[in-house]
Amino acid sequence: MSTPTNGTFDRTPLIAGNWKMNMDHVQAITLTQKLAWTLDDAKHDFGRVEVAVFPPFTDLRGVQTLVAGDDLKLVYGGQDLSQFDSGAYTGDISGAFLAKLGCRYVLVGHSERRTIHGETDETLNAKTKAAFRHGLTPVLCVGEGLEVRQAGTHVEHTLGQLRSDVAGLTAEQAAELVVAYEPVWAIGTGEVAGPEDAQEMCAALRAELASLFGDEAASATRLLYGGSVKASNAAAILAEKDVDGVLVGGASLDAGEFASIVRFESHATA
Ligand SMILES: O=C(CO)COP(=O)(O)O
Repeated sequence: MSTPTNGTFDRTPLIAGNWKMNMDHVQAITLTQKLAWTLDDAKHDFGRVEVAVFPPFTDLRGVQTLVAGDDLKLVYGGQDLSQFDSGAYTGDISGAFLAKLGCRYVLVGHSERRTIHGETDETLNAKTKAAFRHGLTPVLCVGEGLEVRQAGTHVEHTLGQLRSDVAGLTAEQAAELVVAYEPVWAIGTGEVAGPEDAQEMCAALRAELASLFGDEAASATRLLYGGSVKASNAAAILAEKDVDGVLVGGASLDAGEFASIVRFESHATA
C-alpha cells in the first residue's frame, strides 16, 4: 500500500492549482515556466511538498513537452475525464488520453461539474473508477453549498457525497485517493472557511474513510481544502492535522502567489 510520507509530515502535502477555463496553450507555457523558475530560485524541494497544476485539456500537450524537456519536477493533471474508455462520446476525454499525456492526477466531481454540468454521484463514482483504471490518481472534490452550511448539515451532506463517489473502491485505491473538501460558498467568493472548519470536515472525511476502508488506508489518504486559498491564509489552513494540502483556483493563475502558497512553511502562521 502506498503511504506517501516524507518523514516530516504524516502525508506528503499536495499543493494543487486548478486553472479552470483560464489560460490558452500559449499562456500555459508562460505560467508553467514562471512557476518552475520561481520555485527553482527558492530551491523548492518537490519531494517535501508536491506541486500539481490542472490546466485546460488544450494546454496539456504543451505542459507535458515543457515538463519533460526541462525535466521539471511539478506534476499535472486533467480537470475532468470521461467515465468511459473510448467510443461515441463527443466532447469527452478518456482517462487513457490523459495518462498518455503524462498526467498523474485528474479532478473528479469539482462543484462546477456538479452544478453546471449536472454530474451526479453515480457518474462521479464511475469517473473515479475510470481514473484508477487508467493509472491516474483521482482528486475527488466534495463539499456543501451555502444553504446546507446554514442548515448545519454540511458534514452529513459531504460524507454522503464521499460514500457514493468511493463506493466499490479497494482499500489500496482509497489510500492513493486524494479528496478535496471545497465548500461551494467559499469558491471564488473571497469567503474562506476557517482552518477549524477545514479541519472539522477533513477529520470527518478521514473517519468515514476509516470506517469504509480501514485505518491504514484512511491514514494514507490525502485530504485537501479548497476555496479562496491565498498565500496569506494557506499556512494556517495547512497547519491543521488532517489537512494535507490545498486546491487553489484564482490564486494559482499568478505564478508568484501560487509559488508563495507552495512555500507555506516559510510563512508565519499568525
Ligand atoms: O474551486 C476552487 C479550486 O478547485 C477554488 O477556487 P478559488 O481558489 O478561486 O476560490
